[in-house]
Amino acid sequence: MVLKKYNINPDLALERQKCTFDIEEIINIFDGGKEKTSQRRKIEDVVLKSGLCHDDVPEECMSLKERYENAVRKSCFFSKLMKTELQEITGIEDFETPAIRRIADALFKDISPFLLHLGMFVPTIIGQCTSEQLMIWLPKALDLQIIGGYAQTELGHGTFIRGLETTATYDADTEEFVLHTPTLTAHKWWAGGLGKTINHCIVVAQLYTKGVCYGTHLFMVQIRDLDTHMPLPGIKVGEIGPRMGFSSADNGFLGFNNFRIPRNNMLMKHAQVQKDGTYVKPARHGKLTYQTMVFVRVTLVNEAAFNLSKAVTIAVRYSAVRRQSEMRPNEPEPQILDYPTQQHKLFIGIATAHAFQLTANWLWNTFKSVLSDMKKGDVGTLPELHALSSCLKAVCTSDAALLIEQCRYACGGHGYMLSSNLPYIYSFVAATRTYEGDYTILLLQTARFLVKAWEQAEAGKTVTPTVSYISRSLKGEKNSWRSTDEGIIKSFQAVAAGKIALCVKSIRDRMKSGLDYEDAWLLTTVQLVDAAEAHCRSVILETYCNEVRRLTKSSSDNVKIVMHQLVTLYLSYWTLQRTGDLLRYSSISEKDIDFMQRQYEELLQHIRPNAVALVDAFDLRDEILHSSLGAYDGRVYERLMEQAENNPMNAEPVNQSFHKYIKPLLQGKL
Ligand SMILES: CC/C=C\C/C=C\C/C=C\C/C=C\C/C=C\CCCC(=O)SCCNC(=O)CCNC(=O)[C@H](O)C(C)(C)COP(=O)(O)OP(=O)(O)OC[C@H]1O[C@@H](n2cnc3c(N)ncnc32)[C@H](O)[C@@H]1OP(=O)(O)O
Ligand SMILES: Cc1cc2nc3c(=O)[nH]c(=O)nc-3n(C[C@H](O)[C@H](O)[C@H](O)COP(=O)(O)OP(=O)(O)OC[C@H]3O[C@@H](n4cnc5c(N)ncnc54)[C@H](O)[C@@H]3O)c2cc1C
Repeated sequence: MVLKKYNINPDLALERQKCTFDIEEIINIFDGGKEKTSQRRKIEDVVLKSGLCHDDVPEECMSLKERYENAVRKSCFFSKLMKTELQEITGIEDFETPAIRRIADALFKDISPFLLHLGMFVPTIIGQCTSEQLMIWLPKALDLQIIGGYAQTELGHGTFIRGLETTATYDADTEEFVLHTPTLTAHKWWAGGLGKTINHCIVVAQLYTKGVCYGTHLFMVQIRDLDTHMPLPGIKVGEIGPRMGFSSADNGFLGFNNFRIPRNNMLMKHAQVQKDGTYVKPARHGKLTYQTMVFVRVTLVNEAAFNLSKAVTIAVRYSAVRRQSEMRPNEPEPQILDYPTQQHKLFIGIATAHAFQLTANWLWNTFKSVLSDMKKGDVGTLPELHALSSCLKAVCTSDAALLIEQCRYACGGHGYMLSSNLPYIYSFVAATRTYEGDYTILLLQTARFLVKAWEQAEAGKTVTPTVSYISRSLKGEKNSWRSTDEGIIKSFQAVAAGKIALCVKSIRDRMKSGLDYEDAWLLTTVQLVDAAEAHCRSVILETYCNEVRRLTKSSSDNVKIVMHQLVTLYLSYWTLQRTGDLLRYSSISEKDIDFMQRQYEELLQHIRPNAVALVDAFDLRDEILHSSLGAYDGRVYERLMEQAENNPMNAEPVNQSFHKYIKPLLQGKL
């Protein structure tokens, strides 16, 4: 759609005059410096000027088939643009560039069918191939001579990877693997792009050689002819059907009938099968084939932050424009943003987007540092990364989904319109809570790490920094509540330590009563999930505070003030959400809670004048927001009417169904 130009809505113009800080300063902080902001804007200019974002009819008014075809068209031209002009600007060839990720949303209101190519296929090649394999597949994948996906999940199993049924049996005579789908439930299911788009695929299958099963391994499989795009003989492939979102991403199913691939198509960086069928197990760590999942979990924290920033931008701008009800008799209707309950719904969204973005950046740096350790042969930091990326992926995607839905509630009936974009943003983020490891499953992985850390600390061993609070707790350090940043973080750590201690105790008590470890663990899993969530909260709170302090060191006083107001709001909000836990595990008193409640309500008032400026500081162009409610000019009603008028349903004054059904019904002739 071409966005019509309107003058700024007067309410929104007034809001912007109230701003107390330099918006550009905050934009630069989140981009990583002035230069990066300027580079991002250049990239956005090129993509927006390319005309690629244009749709003849709104995406939501297209059929599923049309949406898919439109998304493929855009993906192809966008890929070409990335290889030409965008590469010149960025000087980078990669898929990591946050600016590319952001502007991709200007093209796809839903998502690109190529997402998994960049999001998982290329990263798996980079992380799992030998250098010889890398030289064969990486240039082709980066150049889009081959397009790929990641097929792990099956109809019968997603979470439990060890339970996957697809087999890859080595045939030493021909030096090939035979891929086979032995049952209905063994069919690959869900892989993005698999339904219609891709011609190659990373397949996760149980490896058999010399009659022994060595567990799941990764294989590069060509599934379609490069010229005709027909499925190769022995391959059954198709689209799984309509779903809540991801409508343009052609999630697919895949079955193999004794399909043969060369030995070299097993990704052999970590484990190998030699020509004679001898299996060589990974030298350093048994779970290195799970590395792409760790990578995506890390990027999903960024997705949570980015999508929440979009939703809250839409809802705050709308709330500044929307007037409803009256605060006092005969007074003009106020902007709904003036209601403290509305501020309560929205300002936590702004603070959370900051918290998650800074946590995502920190996690990304941690990921890079662990990768560099691993390149030197040291896998010692991997368990902590796995524990961190698991809980942060779980909690950030889950919180973001809840807050995005809250943004929709904050926009009343108009938020329910697809043209608000809130339903799309929600359905995308809701899926992130499930895929790449369901919420509960990932928190249980973190819980394993926490229980182990507890046992190590008990044995007097040093534990990693993110769990050093466990050692303090075991030394008997009592928590004394202080309502400062550090004080609150320490109390949240005391909550996490208290919950981990209770889990350890429950497991031990259950074992004393005769249960084996597995049953004792199973019966404690409700508490274990809770403990892992509490640990994750303390990590987010600490990272957010530390990062704001570090990044605003040389900022103007006004930026420091407003960024810190949001930190305090976040800390107060979570304190009030978790009073039960804090009363149990810290020395917080009722008086302290009253103080925190008052502080929270005062902060809403302090932040109110800067609310619109704070969402402007996410610097999200209208073309990325795709929202009738959230455009920079605030012309909500004009856009809603424009969209209604453009609705294909209104192209004819009388729909044919009137003549076919309604009229005969009215006339008693049906
Ligand atoms: C145009 C666009 C521009 C740019 C795009 C760029 C980015 C895009 C942004 C978006 C993201 C991209 C794509 C998104 C779209 C869709 C993606 C969806 C893809 C998928 O969903 S793929 C399928 C994912 N599936 C899962 O995640 C399954 C979850 N299950 C598991 O991970 C495992 O089964 C398990 C961990 C639950 C259990 O595994 P297990 O049984 O093998 O292991 P154990 O529980 O017995 O544990 C043993 C031991 O191993 C440790 N462990 C487990 N996992 C790991 C790991 N990953 N790393 C390190 N260690 C691990 C575990 O802790 C145990 O250790 P211990 O010491 O013995 O306790
Ligand atoms: C939009 C979308 C895109 C996807 N894209 C891909 C893709 O490209 N490639 C791919 O391979 N996969 C993909 N998936 C699949 C995805 O990774 C899985 O759906 C996900 O990992 C969850 O697994 P599951 O469906 O088996 O859920 P299940 O494991 O069946 O979960 C169902 C419920 O059971 C609970 N549960 C399961 N096991 C346990 C346990 N041990 N303890 C306690 N509770 C348990 C879970 O918490 C959950 O509440 C995609 C999924 C979606 C929704």
